Amino acid sequence: GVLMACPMNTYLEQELERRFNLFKFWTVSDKTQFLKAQQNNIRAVVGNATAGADAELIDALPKLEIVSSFSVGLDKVDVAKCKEKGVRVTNTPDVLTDDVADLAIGLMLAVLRRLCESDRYVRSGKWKKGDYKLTTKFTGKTVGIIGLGRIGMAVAKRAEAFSCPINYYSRTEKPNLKYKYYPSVVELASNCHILVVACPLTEETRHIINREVIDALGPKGVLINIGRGPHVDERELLSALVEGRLGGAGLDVFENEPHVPEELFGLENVVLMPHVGSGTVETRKTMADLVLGNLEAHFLNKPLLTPVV
Ligand SMILES: O=C(O)C(=O)[C@@H](O)[C@H](O)[C@H](O)CO
Repeated sequence: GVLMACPMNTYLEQELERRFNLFKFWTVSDKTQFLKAQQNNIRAVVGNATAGADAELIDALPKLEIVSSFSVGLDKVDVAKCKEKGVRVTNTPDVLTDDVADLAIGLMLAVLRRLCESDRYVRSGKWKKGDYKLTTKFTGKTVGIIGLGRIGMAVAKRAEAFSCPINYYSRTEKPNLKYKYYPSVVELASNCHILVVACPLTEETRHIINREVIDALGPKGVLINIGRGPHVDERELLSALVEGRLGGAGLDVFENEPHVPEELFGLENVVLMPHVGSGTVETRKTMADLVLGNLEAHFLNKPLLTPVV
């Protein structure tokens, strides 16, 4: 049997139902009783960025063989526990890189050129009463990227097309890279106009965007988060935006999704997205096929398509 942790994609759900004995965890009222009853039947878990397989679930499933995540980010999967118990783990890298990087650029343009606000201005009919205020040029602005992995590199490549100098921070300096490396996030923030969070969420990167980093970015600076909500200390972000200590923010992820601090709703220099970085029809289908392909390969004892463990 396959346990699906939460609703995530209709096509994936239908295909899992067609191919496997599917259990939909969100439909189960007494989860403890369910896990006890089905502990010998569930060999796979399908999760995503919202719900995955934590240590408690893994321990409750003695027959678990594989966790196949409908996501590139694995912060909802206890990967170390899986390793320990010989449980395989797969994710969906590469197929969503373009979409997430596209959205990052879209958020930069939307914040600096006030796209959403201008659209609202025209729809409100106010244009008839007078021209709209000037906005901020994007081309040529210095972009600082935290995490120069697949998505970070894709953002850099796109921003270069806008003549943006690229600076970055990552755990180690990347050899023979033309981008300027900064050994700390604070130094990176004080040397860029736009700071992009594009690294995995770990204990090390939780609240990597704190008050010190936000103040280093400054009243003209813009924060773009296409990583995970807990990368940013949301309270600090909010007070900085309200007090004008930060110039703007483009956010696709939040600390307690789908709950977003209402104070953000009144801020015109903020653009808010409902965690849609990979949210295109094309990419979600490809992600689903990767999840299915990994499960099929596993149960046929063939090499996994995108193994992490
Ligand atoms: O891949 C990730 O890490 C994501 O955050 C997204 O692609 C989600 O998985 C997506 O929201 C699917 O539910």
